[in-house]
Amino acid sequence: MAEHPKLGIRTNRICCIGAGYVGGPTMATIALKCPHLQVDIVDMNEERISRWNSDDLPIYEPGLGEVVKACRGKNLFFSTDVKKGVEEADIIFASVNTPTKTQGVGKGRAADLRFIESVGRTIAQFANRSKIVIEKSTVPIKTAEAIARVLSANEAASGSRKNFWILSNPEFLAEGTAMADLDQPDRVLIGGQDQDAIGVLVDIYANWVPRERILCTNLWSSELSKLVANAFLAQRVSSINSISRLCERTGADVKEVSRAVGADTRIGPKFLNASVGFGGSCFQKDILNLVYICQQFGLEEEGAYWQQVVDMNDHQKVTFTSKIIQALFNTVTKKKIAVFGFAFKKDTGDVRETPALLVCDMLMKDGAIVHVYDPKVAIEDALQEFKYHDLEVNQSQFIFSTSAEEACDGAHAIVVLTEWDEFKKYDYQKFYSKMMKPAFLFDGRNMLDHAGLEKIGFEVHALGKARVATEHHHQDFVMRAGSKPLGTS
Ligand SMILES: NC(=O)c1ccc[n+]([C@@H]2O[C@H](COP(=O)([O-])OP(=O)(O)OC[C@H]3O[C@@H](n4cnc5c(N)ncnc54)[C@H](O)[C@@H]3O)[C@@H](O)[C@H]2O)c1
Ligand SMILES: O=c1ccn([C@@H]2O[C@H](COP(=O)(O)OP(=O)(O)O[C@H]3O[C@H](CO)[C@@H](O)[C@H](O)[C@H]3O)[C@@H](O)[C@H]2O)c(=O)[nH]1
Repeated sequence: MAEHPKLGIRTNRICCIGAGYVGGPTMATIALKCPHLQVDIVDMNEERISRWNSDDLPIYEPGLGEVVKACRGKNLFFSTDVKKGVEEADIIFASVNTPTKTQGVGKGRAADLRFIESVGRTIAQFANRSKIVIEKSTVPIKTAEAIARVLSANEAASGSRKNFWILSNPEFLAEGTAMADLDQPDRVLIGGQDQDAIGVLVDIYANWVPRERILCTNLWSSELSKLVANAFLAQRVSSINSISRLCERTGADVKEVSRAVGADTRIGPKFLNASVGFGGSCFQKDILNLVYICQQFGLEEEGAYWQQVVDMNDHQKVTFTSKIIQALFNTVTKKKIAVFGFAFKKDTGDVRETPALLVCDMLMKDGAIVHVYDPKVAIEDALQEFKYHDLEVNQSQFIFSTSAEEACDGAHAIVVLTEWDEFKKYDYQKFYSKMMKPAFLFDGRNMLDHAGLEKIGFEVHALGKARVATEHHHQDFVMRAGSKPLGTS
């Protein structure tokens, strides 16, 4: 292929460093939409790469398997050979993890940039020609400057005269809908300083994304917009969750409030579902990162504003679990609790920062025996997540069931933590008959037919809705005892 007339690089080979939840689906989509390009995905994790090269892909994402199958071995390759990947491609994406720092300055808030820095150093070490380097990872504002410095300092030291154009191209896909999000993105965001380098990336996306949806900005706007988008989304969840608590006290129904509020076109109906709390690898870490950046610039109040979004989320998880313990007569010791769902949302096997972690931990600390059923999560991954958070698990209290029915057998309560569609289709009458009585159901996703469940006999605790049904039961009881219920004359 001819070289780019101005940049002098070849634009038909792409390498992506990092074969994770973003690198895998994103590059598979580019390979599918751009058959004229060769896409190499490299990762230092051998097990991950060998699974990408098998039928048992390392991540579950609807539609991903088909795309990988269609492209793998043709113009999509997975390898651990990072050196070769960097040498052969002139367009390099960095899609490595950027978790929250767990030690040192900024511990618990700042982004740990060691992987992104290592990508910079790897490129500096192996690059044989000029290259475009693209930040796909979510990074703090000004990270491009750090990468540029690592690259230019190494260039200067080696006496060579290669060019590196740094672009920011944050990813907005959500897990569970990644392939659809990549196929039809609301927007693609590209930040950079060099218009020709920006143009190379624009041309790649323009193979399937309408040009008016490809937004080009300066580097810093692009880096910051990613953090801000996640902060705004998470803020909506925390906002509606805070309102759900008020609904429970007042007789309003949070679902009705969401509908009424979201009908305002300025607000919009999406992302207003009250829940046990948001999870996932991104929201919390990106907001904490935003807070840290604000603080670094002396913007204490601004940082405190965004910190509230995370604090509210933690509060929601704790109050939800406290409600369970309270309802179960203030003790769950030795009680079997059926937990439906452990993933942080439906259609993914990802458990990073899942709210299920805190809920199960609190229940187990109170003595409960938790029986989890999740269609896609393996117990090893769940245990790994506990370990990552320094939470000890007594394995006799944390059991994975092979079906929801098995989890319910002899249980005192069902706790719904993930909104998997199959949870709506179960025969709850059958589950009820196998459970201890009273049989409780706590719907942490407000997704089930609560009236129907009450009819079966469950004591249902929905989010953001007072327990009217209990009052009815109570009134029935009072009436049978010969007194008049409240509100009648
Ligand atoms: N998960 C999401 O839904 C999502 C969405 C948008 C953006 N992001 C952002 O994208 C980035 C990647 O997220 P992810 O969920 O794909 O992470 P991930 O942990 O699933 O994948 C990252 C991969 O990078 C590899 N890696 C790290 N350093 C490397 C190096 N020097 N050389 C080779 N391989 C290396 C790791 O082995 C790992 O497999 C993060 O910054 C994240 O915030 C994630
Ligand atoms: O109304 C809602 C919407 C979401 N959630 C929860 O919020 C979390 C995050 O959900 P979602 O945003 O759908 O999934 P992610 O894969 O975490 O995607 C977010 O984080 C990604 C990583 O940065 C971004 O790319 C995406 O745009 C952004 O939506 C999950 O626990 C959801 O259950 C709610 O509780 N209520």
